[in-house]
Amino acid sequence: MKIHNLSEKPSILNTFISELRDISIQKDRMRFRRNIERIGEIICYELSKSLHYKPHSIKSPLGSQTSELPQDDIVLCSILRAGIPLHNGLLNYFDKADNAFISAYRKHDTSGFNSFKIEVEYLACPNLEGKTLILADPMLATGQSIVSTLKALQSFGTPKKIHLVSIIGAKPGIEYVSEYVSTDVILWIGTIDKELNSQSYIVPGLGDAGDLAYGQKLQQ
Ligand SMILES: O=P(O)(O)OC[C@H]1O[C@H](OP(=O)(O)OP(=O)(O)O)[C@H](O)[C@@H]1O
Ligand SMILES: O=c1cc[nH]c(=O)[nH]1
Ligand SMILES: [Mg+2]
Repeated sequence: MKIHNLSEKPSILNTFISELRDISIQKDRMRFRRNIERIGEIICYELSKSLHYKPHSIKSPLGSQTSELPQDDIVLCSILRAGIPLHNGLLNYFDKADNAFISAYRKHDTSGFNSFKIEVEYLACPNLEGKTLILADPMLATGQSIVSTLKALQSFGTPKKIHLVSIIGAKPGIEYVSEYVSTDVILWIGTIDKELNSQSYIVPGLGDAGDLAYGQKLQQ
């Protein structure tokens, strides 16, 4: 897996990620969602440089012009719930994309303190055969949600190319995903944190992205 860590080179992106983490700012739910969306737009712009371009001619009122435009058939897929604002950010630019949505959540069992498996229940997806799949989830903690999602998407066809988009990833989770996917998969990530805590939350991370965006959920 090839990794583009966008915060390696400082940019305005760092402001938005810092606000997502900041306990004095992140409680403003609207700003939290909007920052995720803005980061989606920035990552989208960076990712767009890796697409395939062909000349396209148009007539303006005063002449004609040929520009290189992206040709890829894009399918945007995001993991509910926290993926929704990131999905919106990507869709703001890839406005002709097809879209897929999947639910993946941690189902805790009673056998241990940090014992859970990822439950995939809802999946709406177009044909992925030959498409450019962009799978988005703001948090990549253990990596299990992304791997479970990629497994669930297998029955919808084989994409020509897979891009993973995330905002904060933990090193161990990135390694887990990288062991599962093929080497030509690209991960576009806002920043990488070192570790997970005993409940598999990213440290320093930002807390629970779904809860911060949409309100606290009851544990299942
Ligand atoms: O890499 P993982 O260990 O699988 O964790 C990451 C998952 O956790 C978050 O979702 P969460 O389960 O909190 O659901 P929510 O978005 O509904 O809050 C996040 O949006 C990812 O889907
Ligand atoms: O750190 C984490 C881990 C999982 N889900 C989140 O929202 N945050
Ligand atoms: Mg989730």
